[in-house]
Amino acid sequence: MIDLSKLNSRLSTDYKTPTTWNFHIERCANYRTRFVIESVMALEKELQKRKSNLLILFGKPERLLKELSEFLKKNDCEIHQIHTHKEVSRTLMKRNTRKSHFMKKYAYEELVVEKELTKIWNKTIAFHHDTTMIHPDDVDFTFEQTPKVYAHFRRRIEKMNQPVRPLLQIPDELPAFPDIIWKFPQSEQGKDLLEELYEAFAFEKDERSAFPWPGGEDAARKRLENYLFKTDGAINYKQTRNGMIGTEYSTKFSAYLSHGCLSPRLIWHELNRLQSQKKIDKTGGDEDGIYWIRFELLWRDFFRFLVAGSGNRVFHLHGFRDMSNKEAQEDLKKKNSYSNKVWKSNNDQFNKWKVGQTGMPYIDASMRELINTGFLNNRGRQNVASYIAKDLELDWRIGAEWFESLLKDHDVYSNYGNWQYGKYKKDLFHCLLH
Ligand SMILES: Cc1cc2nc3c(=O)[nH]c(=O)nc-3n(C[C@H](O)[C@H](O)[C@H](O)COP(=O)(O)OP(=O)(O)OC[C@H]3O[C@@H](n4cnc5c(N)ncnc54)[C@H](O)[C@@H]3O)c2cc1C
Repeated sequence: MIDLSKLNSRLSTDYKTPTTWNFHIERCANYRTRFVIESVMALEKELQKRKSNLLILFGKPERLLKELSEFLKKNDCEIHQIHTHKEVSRTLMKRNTRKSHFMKKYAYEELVVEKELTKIWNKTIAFHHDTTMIHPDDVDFTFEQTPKVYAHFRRRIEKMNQPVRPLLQIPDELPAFPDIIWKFPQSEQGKDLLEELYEAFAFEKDERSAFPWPGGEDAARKRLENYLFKTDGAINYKQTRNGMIGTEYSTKFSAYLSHGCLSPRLIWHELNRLQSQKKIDKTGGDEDGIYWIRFELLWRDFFRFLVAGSGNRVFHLHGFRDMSNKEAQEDLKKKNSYSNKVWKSNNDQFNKWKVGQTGMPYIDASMRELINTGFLNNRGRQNVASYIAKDLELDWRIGAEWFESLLKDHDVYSNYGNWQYGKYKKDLFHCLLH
């Protein structure tokens, strides 16, 4: 969700800065915006290399797609097939009509776009589950049956013979764009506006950033190659992953994964290649960095499956827990239960936390890293989240929304999931964590 109101052109007046749902924080600050734009620009180059192209349009997708479809039809241009990503939380939203107000509030954009796409291109459109390492059709449980405890989920996956599908071949050449597409009224200005927006979000780079690379598939593949094959990064991952300073203590795949520049399935298969190249036996022990990278990547899948099975509860104050069930109702009556917790609201404390002025040196250093670079290591994220939710007792969602705004690698599932997942027990909602 990029902020188009920052465009200098006439278009900008049509848009307001998108903000987060509960606390109205700018939804996508400069670091992620630039990273996404870099990724789009890189995608255009990739497609052109394969003799195809990328049409860049600005505006509301549901309106533009309709107009584009009508334009193509008028010009006798037939669309044979449309392939697009499947948003995982949609199943539950659609079925659960009683919770329609949440549907409207929390996953509105995705839902509208998917609905509109289906309406326009009913027979030609195919939705794909393309963001997880494990394909949801390959497991023996539904989204709703996803184990609520990570270890249980992981064991189910580890029992599978071939948990990850083979990679699809990328064609060297793709069908060329029909010329008529450039006559669509807004096609011409798309690239210029993208560049204008890129400049509007310029920022001064901090040389100390743990994530200094640009967005895009090319940069993502370089990072993958470097970390796995040109250094011993992957081999030593378990020993280094909780490091806090520098580029090499962990993979730094997250932002590339979040924005579709890198496929988790490709990582899986490249890890296999590394394993056989180095003749490493799988031990699962501390020295087996390859196992632990997969272990962490599975957390990412876990949150996607969990959210898909519990719908928009990921955004609720009480989290994944279904507050309509009897047990949860009983818990609500208990004095010290998390369900009953009164979360505080204190702007002054939040404002100090977010800019790194709490007076706690470790928390402040982490928050300053986040605000100055758009990245923070995993240990730092756990600690600042724990501090605001457990020590300051502020509504955890204000912290999650601040992360949503700043993180280059923001991903709804991993962000909101991590904020509320700890020792997830059926009788206890633990906001962050261990
Ligand atoms: C409060 C909080 C919020 C977070 N928000 C996000 C977020 O918005 N986007 C995001 O990608 N990660 C998030 N994480 C998870 C984790 O901190 C980052 O994925 C990690 O720090 C990114 O660095 P890396 O790629 O070097 O990770 P590595 O340690 O190298 O891990 C490899 C990959 O595994 C996945 N992974 C690792 N740890 C986790 C985890 N705990 N949960 C889910 N996936 C994981 C990521 O895709 C990561 O790229 C959050 C963690 C916490 C505690």
